[in-house]
Amino acid sequence: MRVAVLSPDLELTLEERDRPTPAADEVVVRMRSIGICGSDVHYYEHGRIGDYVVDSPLVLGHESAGEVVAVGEDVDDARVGERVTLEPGVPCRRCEHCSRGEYNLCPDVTFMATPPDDGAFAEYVAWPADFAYALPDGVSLDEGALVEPLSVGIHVARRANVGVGDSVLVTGCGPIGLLAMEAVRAAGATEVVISDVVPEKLTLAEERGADLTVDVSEEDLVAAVDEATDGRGVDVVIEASGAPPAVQSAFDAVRRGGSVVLVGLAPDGEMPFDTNEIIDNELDVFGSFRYRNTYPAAIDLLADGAVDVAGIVDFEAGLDDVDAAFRRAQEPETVKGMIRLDGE
Ligand SMILES: NC(=O)C1=CN([C@@H]2O[C@H](COP(=O)(O)OP(=O)(O)OC[C@H]3O[C@@H](n4cnc5c(N)ncnc54)[C@H](O)[C@@H]3O)[C@@H](O)[C@H]2O)C=CC1
Ligand SMILES: CC(=O)[C@H](N)C(=O)O
Repeated sequence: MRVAVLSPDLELTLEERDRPTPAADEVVVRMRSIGICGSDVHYYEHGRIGDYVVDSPLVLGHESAGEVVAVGEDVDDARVGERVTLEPGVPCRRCEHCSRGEYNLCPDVTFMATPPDDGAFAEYVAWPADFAYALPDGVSLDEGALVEPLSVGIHVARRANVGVGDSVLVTGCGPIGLLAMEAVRAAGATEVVISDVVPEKLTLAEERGADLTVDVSEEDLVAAVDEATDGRGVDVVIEASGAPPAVQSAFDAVRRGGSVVLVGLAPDGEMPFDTNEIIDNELDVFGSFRYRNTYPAAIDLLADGAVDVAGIVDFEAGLDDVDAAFRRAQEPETVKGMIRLDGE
């Protein structure tokens, strides 16, 4: 089978590898749709994210969906032919965090496309059957792949306890910001402000229902939020850009007693902000790391038509064109590229 492999010298090429066979508790999935995530692009460009270094060949991709073509001996044969999305982080199932149900914090997680764990840009992937979720008929394989970033958004909305009638500011119109917007709408938020520095992305956010968009390269975000909320501030801010200036504005734009969720990762891990502001205004500040127990909810929301994920995809490419697709994904206007293995 063909697999797209990133080498330590950052060449992304197709290789022939043996097709996987399933372990007893696994399914083998013929991949159909695989999204290109910002973290894939980061590895492609820099060969590392923090302490995770591409020091041996790595298969990228962790937003994936396809069809089950084989099952291990402990898995029901009836699953062959099922359309599935793969949850990319499989925890150890034994540690304190796994026992508490907060399995996204498991220190021994195997996470696709995070060195040294291979990901999904391959024709076939073997994966634990309970981390392969069936997709209902009305949910496409592209949507199935995008359950992953939607899950990040759902976890953010849950962390901040977003509720009916809340006003929310999202900083950053990348896939995470846009899908966090979907998740908070589904949770009942009635007013969503979103910011970015790329006009095309703000236009997309407006088309997708943002009540107010703010180009922070031209406008003062806090002043815009003040004006929109009569000086009160928003109930919740979701920082989804990873840009240090956006973090301070998150604390300035939230109302007294409101919540700030940090999901964007700072390039160097440093985010300066005024801690007195958190104390004086009694803010709740949450970190949000990946997700847990979100796949069933995300699939239900998609099946109900309650969220739109497919609309963030701006181009598709075949596996043969994966390198060109990654180069296109680097352009600032690109939100999401999708690798499709249909008919190949
Ligand atoms: N905590 C977690 O579990 C996860 C965190 N992330 C992180 O979340 C962030 C967002 O991810 P993606 O949407 O994939 O990234 P992205 O790079 O596609 O989107 C970030 C957006 O922020 C915009 N931006 C830049 N400066 C800004 C500013 N000052 N104010 C507002 N927007 C600004 C960019 O133009 C871009 O549209 C990244 O830092 C990523 O590493 C991503 C996935 C999971
Ligand atoms: C940080 C990322 O972008 C990635 N999705 C991950 O969860 O590691």
